[in-house]
This record gives sequence, C-alpha cells and structure tokens, in this order.
Amino acid sequence: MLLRFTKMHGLGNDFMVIDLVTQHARLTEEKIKQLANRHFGIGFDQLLIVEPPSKPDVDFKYRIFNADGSEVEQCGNGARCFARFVRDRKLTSKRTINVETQGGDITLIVHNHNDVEVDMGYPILEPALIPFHAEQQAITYPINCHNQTFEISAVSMGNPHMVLIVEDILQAQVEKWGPLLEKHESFPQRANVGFMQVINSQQIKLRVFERGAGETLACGTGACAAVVAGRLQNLLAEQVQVDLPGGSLQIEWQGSGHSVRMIGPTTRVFEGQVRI
Ligand SMILES: N[C@H](CCC[C@H](N)C(=O)O)C(=O)O
Repeated sequence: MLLRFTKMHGLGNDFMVIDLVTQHARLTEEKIKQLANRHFGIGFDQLLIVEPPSKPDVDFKYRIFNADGSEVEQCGNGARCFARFVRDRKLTSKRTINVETQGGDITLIVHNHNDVEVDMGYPILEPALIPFHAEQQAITYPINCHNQTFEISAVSMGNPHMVLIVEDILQAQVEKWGPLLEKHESFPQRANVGFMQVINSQQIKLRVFERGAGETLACGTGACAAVVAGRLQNLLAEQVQVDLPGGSLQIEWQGSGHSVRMIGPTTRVFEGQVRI
C-alpha cells in the first residue's frame, strides 16, 4: 500500500510524520528502522504518528519512534511539528491542541505559522520514575563510566535524560562518551545524554546524544531537562535561551510545581508517499 507522509524538522531534528487518522497501516520495528535509514529509506531521527485519541479531553494520540525502531514516551521538537502537521492536514482547526503521549498529556499552542509553544508538563525527578538507579533526587550524582567519573543530573520529561555540565561545548567528546553514557547501567531504559555549557543565567549551549538516534542537531526534551538541571543547581534563571547546533529554543521553568514551556520553530520540508 502507498502511505502519505510529511518530512519535517524542528531546528534540524528531523521527522517523518504520518497521519493514521485518515490512513491505516501497521508499522513493525523492522519497517521503521528501514524507513529511518538515510540511504535506503526516507531518513529521520524520529517517526511521529498521529492517531485518534484513546480517551476524552485530548484531540489526538501522539506516538514517537526513534530511528532504531524503539517507541518512546516524548519528543519536544516533534510536538511542535505535530501541531503544524495536524493543522496543515486540516485534521483540526484548533490553535490549542491537547495530545496524549506515553510520557503524559501535553498542550500545543500554535501562535503563528512558524512558532509553536508546548506545555511539556512537569519535570520528573523521582529516580524510580525516570527511571534511574539512585535513592534520592539526582541533582547532581556521580556515575562511573569506563573509569571516568561524571557528575550528572537525572531528569525525565516523560523520557529519561542525563545532563552534564561542560566548560566548552565544542571540546565536549560527545561522540566518545554519548554512546557509552546512553547505555549506562544506572538508566535501565537507557538515557538521552545532554552536554550543557552555561554561558550565563539566561543562556546555555547544548549538545544532545539522543537515546536511539545518536547526536541530533536539536533535542526539545533535552533542552527542557538541561534547564531544569541548571535551575536546580541555581545556575539558570526562569527563562533560558538554549542554543543547540541546529538553532535556539526558548525554555521557561518557574520551578517545582510548574510545568516546563518551550517555544520554537517548525519546518515542513516535503510531502511524499512511500510503498510499505
Ligand atoms: N531520543 C528521545 C526521543 C526524541 C526526543 C527529541 N528528539 C526531542 O525533541 O525531545 C528518547 O529516546 O527519549
């Protein structure tokens, strides 16, 4: 069968977006990995799937699969593209869209044709819920990896993140430590690994080695997790500009008891059809 899709990105974190509201298909893990392949398939960091809601009070179900085929709980850059997609495809005319994800319900607010704001929900710091092997909240917490000790912060935005502070983002050995830390045994469901350089209390630079996708040009949940980790170490203000290799996101977190809000752009690259 032929499946329609849209190729999109959020600051270079790129997605294949499929509407399974008006189309029907069952995609296996193997098929997803094939579609993700940048030489033999469409190529993407994540596959985003739009499904009808499975409960009241939400407009859609939002499912996310990494390039390695693993289904995951949350994708921040993808959430912005999701909002643009469902409006462009006339699946809704709403500007405030509630979606359910495995990582919890989030609210998407379409301000204009480009920028979308996302209420990403509350950060999760309880180790058992991240999940992370520690007795208490891990801000910061020493972990050993191949005889090197890292002071990390463990934060979930519905998906697990570890955040570590570096002096110079350009000197950070992301390609060496990213794959090792992603699979560190203290994160039983693996982790997204954020390397954060604090420029000042309102600006950071961030690189993220993503679980199941490798280093991406941007990571929305990673930006949220980094701001939470920085604020809890009294390094950051409530509103932070997060400079990623693909561009900048505005993140706001007023502190515990508040959800994390993200604003950033969305880009539609092309429409396509693929035989599956
Ligand atoms: N790799 C992530 C999912 C995608 C997150 C990222 N692309 C974002 O914008 O939040 C994970 O395995 O939890």
